[in-house]
Amino acid sequence: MTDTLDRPAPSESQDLASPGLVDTERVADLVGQLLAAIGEDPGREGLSDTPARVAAWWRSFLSPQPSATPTCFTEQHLSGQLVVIGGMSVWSLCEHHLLPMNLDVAVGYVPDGEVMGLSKFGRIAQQYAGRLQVQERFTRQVADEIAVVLGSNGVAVAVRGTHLCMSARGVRMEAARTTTVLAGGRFESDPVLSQQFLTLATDRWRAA
Ligand SMILES: Nc1nc2c(ncn2[C@@H]2O[C@H](COP(=O)(O)OP(=O)(O)OP(=O)(O)O)[C@@H](O)[C@H]2O)c(=O)[nH]1
Ligand SMILES: [Zn+2]
Repeated sequence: MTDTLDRPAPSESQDLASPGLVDTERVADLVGQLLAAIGEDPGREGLSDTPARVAAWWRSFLSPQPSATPTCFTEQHLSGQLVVIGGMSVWSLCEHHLLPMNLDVAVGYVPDGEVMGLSKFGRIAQQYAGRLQVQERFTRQVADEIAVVLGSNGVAVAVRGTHLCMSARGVRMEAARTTTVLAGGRFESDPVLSQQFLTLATDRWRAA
């Protein structure tokens, strides 16, 4: 799927799955209730600490990642060089089934006077993975954020998703993978650049 980046700056009001505060005590209590509702004894050995563990996991999963402030460096004379950062694997949670999805993210851009710190692409991906998601929204949010930081919509994002809701339950298609691609600016108008990005971004997916 290819989409274009003709969009305004990201708006948290459009972000339905923005992380909120986690009431860990309440979550633990509800997990205890869930265990009882599925016929388990929440007090038995092996389960007694489970509600607290699960609540701690929710808190950690939904906690904002440490400083996603993107560091950029001035770098002149790059001669239209394509930069592709791939293999950024993050875990998110499908908002329909509350099951994990693995999102393998690749980002491409052509620096114009400034380069962004490489790790910051991964931090932005982690930031948007740490919430209830759908893959298409995640793809757009990552692209939007990077475009805002770079001050340019010349950004391409490709995501390959493995959804447990599709492989471990439901249709049970273990090999199913979902690929989303969002390309803007130069990537939209230059088919050669776009193809170069896709070749590099999907390299490891073909090898897998
Ligand atoms: N577009 C999109 N769909 C998703 C994503 N994650 C899960 N889904 C889909 O969300 C849909 C929810 O469909 P429902 O019919 O309401 O739920 P369901 O009965 O559990 O559906 P099945 O998964 O087909 O058993 C399913 O088709 C999922 O595959 C995602 O990231 N993007
Ligand atoms: Zn799902």
